[in-house]
Amino acid sequence: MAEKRTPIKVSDAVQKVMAYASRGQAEQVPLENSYGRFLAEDLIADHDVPSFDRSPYDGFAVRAADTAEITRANPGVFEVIGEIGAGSVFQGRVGQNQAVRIMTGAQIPAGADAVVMLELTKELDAAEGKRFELKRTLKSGENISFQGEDTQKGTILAAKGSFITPGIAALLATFGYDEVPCAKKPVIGVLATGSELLEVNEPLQPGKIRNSNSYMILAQIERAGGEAKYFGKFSDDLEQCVIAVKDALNQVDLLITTGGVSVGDYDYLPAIYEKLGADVLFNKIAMRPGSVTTVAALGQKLLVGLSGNPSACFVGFELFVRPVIRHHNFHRSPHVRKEKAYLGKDFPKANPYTRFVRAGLHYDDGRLTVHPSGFDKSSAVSSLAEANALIVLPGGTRGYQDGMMTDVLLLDDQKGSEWPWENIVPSYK
Ligand SMILES: Nc1nc2c(c(=O)[nH]1)N[C@H]1C(S)=C(S)[C@@H](COP(=O)(O)OP(=O)(O)OC[C@H]3O[C@@H](n4cnc5c(N)ncnc54)[C@H](O)[C@@H]3O)O[C@H]1N2
Ligand code: MOO
Ligand SMILES: [Mg+2]
Repeated sequence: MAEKRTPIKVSDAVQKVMAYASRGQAEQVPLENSYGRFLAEDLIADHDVPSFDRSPYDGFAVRAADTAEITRANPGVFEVIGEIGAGSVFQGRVGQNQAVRIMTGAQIPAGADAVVMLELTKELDAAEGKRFELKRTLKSGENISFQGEDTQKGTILAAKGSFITPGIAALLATFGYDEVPCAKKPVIGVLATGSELLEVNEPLQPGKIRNSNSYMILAQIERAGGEAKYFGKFSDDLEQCVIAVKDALNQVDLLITTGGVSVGDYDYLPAIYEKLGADVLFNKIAMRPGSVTTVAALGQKLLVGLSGNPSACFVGFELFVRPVIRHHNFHRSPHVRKEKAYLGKDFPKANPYTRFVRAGLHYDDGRLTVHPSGFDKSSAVSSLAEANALIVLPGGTRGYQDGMMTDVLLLDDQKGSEWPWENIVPSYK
């Protein structure tokens, strides 16, 4: 008789896995390659930005006091004593009724405390030197970008573990990081099992299918921030699989297998764990799909046995592998981000297990709404194309209706959740 397995709660399963998660190391990455990596140190401003008072306009730098008596009828006249563009510094000092012609981004010259835009001045006859007329007053500090107004020295601008966005790349450049301390990506191996699997370039044959899970997982690893290493597909042959898993395990930080974790005659993963002497942390979870997801540990290394069923495989990765990768990359909230959204469709069928429905998250006239993204079986592959979220429907005796608010896990997200598994509430209106 087939082994009877006892399901554990999703939160307990995640906790067991995270007990083995470790932090990685830092490596220097050229700034131009750092997008999408994770910071291995806090990014701290080591100088003010801007680091000097500067002009936000093309205009003239003057002393505001010299404009105090100006009226429309009684314009002021200023003598232009120099000209500077961004990058140049005026060496003299602006005196009474004097001005320096200044371009956007140039440092405010000594003596000046205001800038007037070119358009508000009228150049006078050049015969008696460079002069212009001004018909309005200026306040001290008017049109000056002050030192430190953007950010002040000592400010933490991005925390260790932050995903490097284009904005963070700009800050890294601002503070002189031509090389960026990034988390070294964990190497995550992928190995598929199943005698039914064809290579992607093979024509279909009776009873066979193409191996889609491997390529899905390789992409999920990249999205989560890991370095994917593919070991190929193996037929359901116990001895060969044991050798392949052992060999792969030596080359990676964590090994994912797909297929062969259930109770079938050719589901060899349980036997493989036994032969390797690995500790099985769990082999049944109260969730759907992915109930057969099995995780074992050999020493400190994790072997994650994802289901062969594509949707189950997909969900298992996001719940159990993503946080290990992100934790390794110093992320402070490594789990899938949990938010709330409105259900866009009835889900009348009750299920005793928590369901993770592959879904598309959309703005429906300003309302964040989730729609199941298609065929909702563990074996489904088509519904994964549009799935940028998972609707969390807690197990119970009733179904769910269109318009209810539900918990939803966001997949195309870098912010994450510290621990999304508290307060998963049955949906409510
Ligand atoms: N008697 C029972 N049968 C099953 C149970 C159970 O509890 N008792 N659980 C079911 C559930 S739930 C799932 S999920 C599947 C899990 O199956 P395995 O993880 O053992 O995976 P396989 O048997 O190898 O394959 C299942 C299914 O997936 C297809 N597959 C496998 N690998 C790939 C791949 N790389 N790319 C695409 N598709 C793949 C495979 O052809 C099968 O159709 O077990 C249920 N059975
Ligand atoms: O492990 Mo299965 O995915 O619950 O259908
Ligand atoms: Mg099976």
